[in-house]
Amino acid sequence: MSGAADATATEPGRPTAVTARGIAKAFGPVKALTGADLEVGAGEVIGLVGHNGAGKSTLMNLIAGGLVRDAGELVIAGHPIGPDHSPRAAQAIGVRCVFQELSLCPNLDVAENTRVFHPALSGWSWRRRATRIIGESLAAIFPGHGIDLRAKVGTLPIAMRQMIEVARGFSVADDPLRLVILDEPTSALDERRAAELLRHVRRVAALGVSVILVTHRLNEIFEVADRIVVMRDGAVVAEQPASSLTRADLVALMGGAEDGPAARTGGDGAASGDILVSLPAAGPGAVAIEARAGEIVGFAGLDGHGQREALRALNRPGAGREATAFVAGDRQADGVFPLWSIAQNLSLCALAGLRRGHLISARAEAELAQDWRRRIDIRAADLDRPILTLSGGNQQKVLFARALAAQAPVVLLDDPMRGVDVGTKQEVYRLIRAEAGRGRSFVWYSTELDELSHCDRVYVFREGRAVACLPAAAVSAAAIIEASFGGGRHGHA
Ligand SMILES: Nc1ncnc2c1ncn2[C@@H]1O[C@H](COP(=O)(O)OP(=O)(O)OP(=O)(O)O)[C@@H](O)[C@H]1O
Repeated sequence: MSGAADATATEPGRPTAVTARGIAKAFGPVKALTGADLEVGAGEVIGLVGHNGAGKSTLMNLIAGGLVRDAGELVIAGHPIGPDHSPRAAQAIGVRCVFQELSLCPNLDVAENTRVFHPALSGWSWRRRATRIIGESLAAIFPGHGIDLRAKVGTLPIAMRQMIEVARGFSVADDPLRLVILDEPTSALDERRAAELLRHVRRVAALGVSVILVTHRLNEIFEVADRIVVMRDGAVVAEQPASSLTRADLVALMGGAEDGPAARTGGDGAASGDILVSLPAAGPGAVAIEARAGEIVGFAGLDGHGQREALRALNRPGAGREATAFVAGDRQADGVFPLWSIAQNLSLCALAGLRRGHLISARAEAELAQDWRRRIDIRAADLDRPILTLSGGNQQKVLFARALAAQAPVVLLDDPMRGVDVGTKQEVYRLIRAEAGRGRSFVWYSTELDELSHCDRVYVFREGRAVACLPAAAVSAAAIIEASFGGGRHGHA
């Protein structure tokens, strides 16, 4: 796939970026890693895949110094790694990590977040240097990013925060840059920004920097990886050159199977239920939004063009006729109650149905949680443990279950598949179709074009408003891109 990377990866005498042998790690009763092996050459791009809870983030955390292994050998860039490994030590030998759960400090601005990351940025001119370093990195990866570097990070939308996190990971002050670990780096980015990042990965690989890309977006793996490594239940179960695998091979290696093209529930004017959702046109050139009982409608377009605001305008939590349930894509900010257990997080919106007299029945709550654990395969040792003990994708499944377990007739989905593995996605698509078949309406914002094929109708957003309504048969990448850019009149490229 990339001659430059292949050449550097095998260069004699040059240490591998990572050699890991027999790595084991347990969290109490949960064996997250049971003897994982991994080798990453210099300048090599590895695509790391596996089901939710397979152990990918744990292995990456061990390399990045966030965790200490229980057993096994680890060598990074020629340095044997002992029990005193730490994030700072990892950074000093050239390891950077961009995690799925964003790590920026929300009450600091972009330059201050850069300084926290690079201790070398000290002294009277640190702010100027930090602004330059992060500004250059952002511009190199995401041209025309539009991010105000003086903004407090917490005030920025999730896509911009993800872009800053990525740019910070690739930025260089004094420490070397040898290995960048990207854990679901595009999950909040639209297709254009995701493609820019993948191009950057190939550019740095050609310069000898190694990259491990962890993602459930398999097309990205095929686009960028030299070699694909598959994890299952805490171990590496396969590794092959990307060019020797098909998508179906990969899904099978991960232990799953994908459906063919989505069987649509409607899209032929079939839905004749009541209108459950409506939003008037937001000005000239805009279209009104509506969804009937039984319909799945999609929101599309470049990220940050008003889709989330429209979802918020439709959100009416409560128990009334028009009540809505909401699945947040930004689970840290909007979704997960970190101090609560998995079962409590899941049952939150279904409490009315769990009441026995004046009290919530703990048994009914536990049964509800067990039922959903089975239905969407939430991988947890014990549902009474804190939600943060789950892997990222499994936390997202809990948010899904929370919304579907609620009785609300309208379910709003804000790019909800972040970090969910391919097998579970199929299960969730089936559940959405089944629930729509029972008369619920879904309004689904997605940054993944493939997902929009599950919708009866797709509204494309541009500059804060829905500007086009595509019936199911007209939904295609080309039609969405055309509407997103106003027929090519807007030069966003
Ligand atoms: N801090 C923790 N405490 C307890 N269990 C944990 C902790 N971190 C991870 N685990 C468990 O370790 C296992 C592996 O999790 P890990 O996050 O490595 O999976 P993953 O492959 O990255 O999954 P995903 O694709 O969902 O991100 C899971 O069963 C998870 O619940």
